[in-house]
Amino acid sequence: MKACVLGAGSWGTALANVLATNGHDVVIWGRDEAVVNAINKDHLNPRYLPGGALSPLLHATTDFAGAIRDAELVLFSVPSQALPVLVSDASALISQTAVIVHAVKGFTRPNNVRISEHINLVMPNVEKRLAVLSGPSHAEEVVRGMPTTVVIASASQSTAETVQDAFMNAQFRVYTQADVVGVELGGTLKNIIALGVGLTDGLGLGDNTKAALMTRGLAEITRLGVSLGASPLTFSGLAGIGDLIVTCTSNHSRNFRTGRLLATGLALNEALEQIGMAVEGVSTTFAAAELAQTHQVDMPITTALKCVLKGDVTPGAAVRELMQRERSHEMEDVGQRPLTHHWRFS
Ligand SMILES: NC(=O)C1=CN([C@@H]2O[C@H](COP(=O)(O)OP(=O)(O)OC[C@H]3O[C@@H](n4cnc5c(N)ncnc54)[C@H](O)[C@@H]3O)[C@@H](O)[C@H]2O)C=CC1
Ligand SMILES: O=C(CO)COP(=O)(O)O
Repeated sequence: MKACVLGAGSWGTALANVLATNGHDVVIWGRDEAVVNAINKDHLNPRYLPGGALSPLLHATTDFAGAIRDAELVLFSVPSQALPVLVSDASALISQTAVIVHAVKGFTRPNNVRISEHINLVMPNVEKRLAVLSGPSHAEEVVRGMPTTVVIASASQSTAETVQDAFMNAQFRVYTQADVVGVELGGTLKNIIALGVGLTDGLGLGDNTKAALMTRGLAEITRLGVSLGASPLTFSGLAGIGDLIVTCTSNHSRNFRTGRLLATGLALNEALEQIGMAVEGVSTTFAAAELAQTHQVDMPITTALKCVLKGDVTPGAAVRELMQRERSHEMEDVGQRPLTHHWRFS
């Protein structure tokens, strides 16, 4: 298969490398000539994936149109803020029969639209050729061939299976799913919680606090997801709890590390500069807080984090406030499903 990967950062490079390892004819497009040259000459991407050896078959270019021409599979893998311009520029160049995949974990701003929703708006009639790739997968481990599982969601089973076949190998196991909304939102919203867990870690709070944030975080991102049309079950899968675990517990996570830096007293812009890569959780926190307000969904952790990111409250004060909220029943509102008699107090 002739494949084109748009975005030569950590995730684009790792995914392009999976495709090249599987024997596909892959070109990765990047805007940075130094990165492109390093991939072609040294089979490395030291700026984004230091030490990760790449397939010598992986070819990189700065020629945007040339990369997309004749590609049977086009993968978007840039930060969400960069996505809209890229989709507009690529839309007229992508073949009418190409499968389109995106691996972006964020919303477009300021309108808070899911990425596949945005692609469908710009490129009408692509829904059946469009798939989302998500799941617990740090690029640093994928490029080293560490066993990893991801999920591909599409409105079309045949598209999902085509993408599954393209990426699947002995180290990279790919599941299919039909819940595009849930898979997209699971991967996007977990970044909020990872920022929060990083903050509490940086404050020196313990494992109990982490578990509390992850569990109650999952409850509130499920609530928002369900209100936006996702299946609650998806949040128990790879794109939900799976990605939440890997992002909240790993030093690879840029979101987790940003939270930790904020806890040391660094300003947000200083923390982001130090990370030097995509930290989607920041804009996602603001997007989710706005969506929660529009859809009347209770998201206390997201709201607290938004206040911390704006500098309105300290991380310590936010934790204290969360702990002293009005008492509630644990299961009352998970996924907005009515409680059955088994779960209700009699
Ligand atoms: N790194 C990872 O392990 C994973 C990342 N993701 C998601 O993948 C998406 C991309 O993130 P990463 O590759 O990790 O980010 P990154 O920070 O490692 O790389 C970003 C890449 O996008 C390029 N870029 C930025 N702005 C651009 C623009 N305006 N036009 C063209 N190119 C531009 C940069 O030059 C760089 O090549 C994000 O939504 C992230 O959440 C998803 C799963 C795993
Ligand atoms: O989504 C990821 C892992 O699945 C990567 O998370 P970070 O963007 O926080 O590094």
